[in-house]
Amino acid sequence: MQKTFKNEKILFAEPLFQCDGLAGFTRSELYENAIHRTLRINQLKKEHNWTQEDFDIAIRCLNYEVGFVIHLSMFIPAIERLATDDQKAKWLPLAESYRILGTYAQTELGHGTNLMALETTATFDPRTDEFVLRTPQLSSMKWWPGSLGKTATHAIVLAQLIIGNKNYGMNPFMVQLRSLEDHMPLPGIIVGDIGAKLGANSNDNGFLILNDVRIPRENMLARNSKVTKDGRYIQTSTNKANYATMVLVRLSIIRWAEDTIKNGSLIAIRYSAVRRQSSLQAGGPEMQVLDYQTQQYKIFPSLAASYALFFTYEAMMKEYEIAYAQIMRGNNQLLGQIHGQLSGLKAFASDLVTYELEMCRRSCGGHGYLKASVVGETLLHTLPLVTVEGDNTVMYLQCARYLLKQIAKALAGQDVDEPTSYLKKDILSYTCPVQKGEHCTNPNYLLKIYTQRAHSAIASVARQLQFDLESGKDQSSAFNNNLVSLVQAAKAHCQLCLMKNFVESVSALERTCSENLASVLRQLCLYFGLHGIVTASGEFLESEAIGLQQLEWIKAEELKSLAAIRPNAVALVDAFDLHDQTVMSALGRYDGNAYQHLFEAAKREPMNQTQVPPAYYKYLRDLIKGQPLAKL
Ligand SMILES: CCCCCCCCCCCCCCCCC/C=C/C(=O)SCCNC(=O)CCNC(=O)[C@H](O)C(C)(C)COP(=O)(O)OP(=O)(O)OC[C@H]1O[C@@H](n2cnc3c(N)ncnc32)[C@H](O)[C@@H]1OP(=O)(O)O
Ligand SMILES: Cc1cc2nc3c(=O)[nH]c(=O)nc-3n(C[C@H](O)[C@H](O)[C@H](O)COP(=O)(O)OP(=O)(O)OC[C@H]3O[C@@H](n4cnc5c(N)ncnc54)[C@H](O)[C@@H]3O)c2cc1C
Repeated sequence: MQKTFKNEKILFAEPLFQCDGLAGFTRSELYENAIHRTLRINQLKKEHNWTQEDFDIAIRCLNYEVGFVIHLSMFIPAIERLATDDQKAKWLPLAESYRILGTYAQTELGHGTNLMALETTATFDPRTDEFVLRTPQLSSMKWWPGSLGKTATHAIVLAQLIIGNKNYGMNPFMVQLRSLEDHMPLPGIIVGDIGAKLGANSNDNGFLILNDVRIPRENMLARNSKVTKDGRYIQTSTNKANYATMVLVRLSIIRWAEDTIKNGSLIAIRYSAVRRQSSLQAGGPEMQVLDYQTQQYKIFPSLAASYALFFTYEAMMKEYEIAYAQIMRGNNQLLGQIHGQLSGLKAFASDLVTYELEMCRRSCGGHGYLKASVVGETLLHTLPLVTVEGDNTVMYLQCARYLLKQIAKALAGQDVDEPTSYLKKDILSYTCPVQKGEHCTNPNYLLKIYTQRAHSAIASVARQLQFDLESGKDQSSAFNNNLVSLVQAAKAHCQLCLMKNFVESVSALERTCSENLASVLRQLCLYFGLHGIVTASGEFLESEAIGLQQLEWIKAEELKSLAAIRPNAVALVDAFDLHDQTVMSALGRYDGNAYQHLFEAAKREPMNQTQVPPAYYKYLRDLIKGQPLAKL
């Protein structure tokens, strides 16, 4: 799955990267440890001539529990995408050498989704050839940007550009926040950490108030638009190009989701293989809980999702690279496609893994509630993915907006983008491919069912919107009247994308891998397809892609698939080739000694470092001895 990290031994030989000790760290300790880790990985990269990919894999091996994530994943990419060549020449070397530490400051206390309503302003002052940056009111302050709280010396601030009395919309500005001498905030800058979060507490997400902070005109990142000395606004590319960084991070989030669900399914399956509990025959030996059909039903979806997301990330990375290369040459033709695809898939991937991670956690029984199992921690660390880089509902709606445009083109006989080419088909020409039970064992037949369901969902909401408009509703009321169906259509398209990538990737692999491996992957792909239909059976029935007879066959085949996957389940998670230090879980160690590792973790619990707790002397002793308690 993930390229085996040939430098794993080097990385995990150092205590700094051994994860057992993180439990019990304070926020400040987590924060410092994360910074220390990234800088040490940088040193290892130099010492061992690692590539940038090695550096990236090292961070993934540590489950992104490192510092400077926004600096690396947003600040630097934003300079690469939004700055002119001269600005890149100035800022990139400083950022890449950590001489400046950056954040991407877009979200405000009052607005995160609605970028048009961001309140931070950058007003051009022609007298001094500067921009004056201001967060005019409480709700305007930047709120959430990673590393902003205590680390960033610079921020790419997204602000409304004001020239004279005209607003030219959101534009990016490089703003120095802190002195490079003593790290103190510069005049006009009020900055700090927004406080503890449910997870990811090594990250200092921060707030930023800008009180008439002046920056030179050349600090506006001007690849897509600029302001001349005499105050003229010149747009050299679509404003949407200023959104490019978010598109890249949405792609990275699909991989983040893949990484976390691999961890979760590995822990749940390895633990379920060693956990014996109850028996089916009275007096018989206790069973591996992995042999219970219900346990398989709970955790095999996360196994299938791990592979589905791996194949989808690989496919989308190729799609993104083609689009990005064109966009950087000034050709925005694929911008709408890549935005629509990645908005929807980021939402679908993060929704899928947060749901399946909780199922993995529940499948571990009581021990799933221990931090030492790590599944719960992984879930807490993954939860933000349904919000960051665009709240999932909003992202689905962006995807749906793209799909509506595509189906309108299809119905007008115009060309459509490759990912929506199925919309060119006549919706009435579909015939159910599953005419007998065995057809349900063919992923290609299932793919046709997914295609019809997605096409039907998109066509149905497009018709309903048209009907609402023709019956006199205005555009926004018609839209708001159909938001749920629009989200449903986007999800149907995304689930089709995952299934299509899975089927196509397995058929490509079949040409080169052993038949044994091919049959295991085919089985998993089939299961992924069957399970997806069963869990959304209402929508598939509604689309008439299947009837009740087909659903009955599919449900039966899904349960058969569980038994077929069982013999290979442990091997399929071992194939992730994840180091114990990456998985970190006492329940998911390669050696299977879950109870021993749980007990070792308990012994490391700080409370166990003394036999008698301090509370004994304060409260318990007198209580136990029947002494009257002093006034508390
Ligand atoms: C190599 C070394 C690396 C080292 C490893 C480092 C660590 C490992 C990597 C980890 C990777 C993951 C990191 C994750 C960290 C995340 C931290 C969080 C960051 C953030 O959250 S940043 C802030 C994110 N905020 C948002 O996403 C805001 C969401 N809102 C919007 O995007 C917009 O408001 C909107 C899309 C909802 C609405 O846009 P708008 O107001 O403009 O109105 P429209 O809907 O009408 O859109 C107008 C047209 O613009 C197009 N559009 C919109 N967005 C985009 C886009 N992003 N790209 C392209 N085009 C876009 C619409 O389609 C419309 O076009 P049309 O043609 O007019 O239809
Ligand atoms: C851990 C973390 C790290 C972050 N890091 C950064 C960062 O580095 N830089 C940065 O700039 N930001 C960052 N953010 C902020 C993040 O980008 C925003 O939280 C996100 O874009 C969602 O916006 P919001 O918080 O305003 O939610 P809102 O948009 O207020 O969402 C609230 C509810 O309203 C709904 N809603 C909103 N608009 C619509 C609509 N048009 N149609 C239907 N429903 C709607 C949403 O679906 C949601 O249910 C971070 C957030 C988190 C949690």
